[in-house]
Amino acid sequence: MSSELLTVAMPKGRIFEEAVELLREAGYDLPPEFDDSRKLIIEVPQSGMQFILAKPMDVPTYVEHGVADVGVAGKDVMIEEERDVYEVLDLKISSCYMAVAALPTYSPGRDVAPKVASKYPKLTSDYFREQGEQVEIIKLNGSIELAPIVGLADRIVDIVSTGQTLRENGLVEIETMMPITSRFIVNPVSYRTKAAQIDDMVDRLSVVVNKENA
Ligand SMILES: Nc1ncnc2c1ncn2[C@@H]1O[C@H](COP(=O)(O)OP(=O)(O)OP(=O)(O)O)[C@@H](O)[C@H]1O
Ligand SMILES: O=P(O)(O)OC[C@H]1O[C@H](OP(=O)(O)OP(=O)(O)O)[C@H](O)[C@@H]1O
Repeated sequence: MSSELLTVAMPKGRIFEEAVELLREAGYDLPPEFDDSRKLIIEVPQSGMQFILAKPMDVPTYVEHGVADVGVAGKDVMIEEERDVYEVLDLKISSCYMAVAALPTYSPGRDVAPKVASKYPKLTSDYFREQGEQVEIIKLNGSIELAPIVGLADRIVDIVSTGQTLRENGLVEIETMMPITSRFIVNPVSYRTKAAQIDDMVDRLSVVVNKENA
């Protein structure tokens, strides 16, 4: 990666569009490739930046290793990945929450070794340890709501936004765990070596975030 350009790791998928909109509102002139392209690296030399487009769960890894100076990652990913990066700003986009859900017939304490399915094994394990409950965690990579229906697990830990996925699959939320939004994250070394560029970016994004959430 070129060291003169500020490298920004962006999550592909549902956060991407909102993050691009936020950056444009903050005055970054992002080219049309951001709207319709399969490119994984997009340079924006007039802003002194280049963007790398990664899987959402991988963004903190790129930033921790310094191949990206800054990035955008969901709080869910930050908790799960526990990477050595600074979380400097809540961008307040892609808002959702983490919850425990189950079939309406679920009753607590029925099972000696209750199974919980999730895409977030660490977050799930920490949560149940704090609750003093021993559970077996079954790691899945998606379609988590399927697990209780087919009998793979009694409960799930997953993201809820509109609640449509739970509703349409006949599940009910049994505990709300934590709110989730996307965060602006920074590599600790880059924060020193590219302080001016990063501070400027944080300031510009803060103005937009504060205006939109006033
Ligand atoms: N239903 C939702 N509403 C709002 N934000 C969400 C929702 N689901 C996930 N998110 C946020 O978006 C991020 C994940 O985005 P996305 O669903 O596009 O990717 P993914 O499921 O991790 O990747 P993939 O589906 O390609 O494996 C999460 O880290 C979370 O912060
Ligand atoms: O409350 P809702 O608005 O229905 O959103 C919640 C759903 O969105 C996410 O799934 P995603 O679409 O990312 O699918 P996946 O879990 O299979 O990756 C999440 O894992 C839930 O399943």
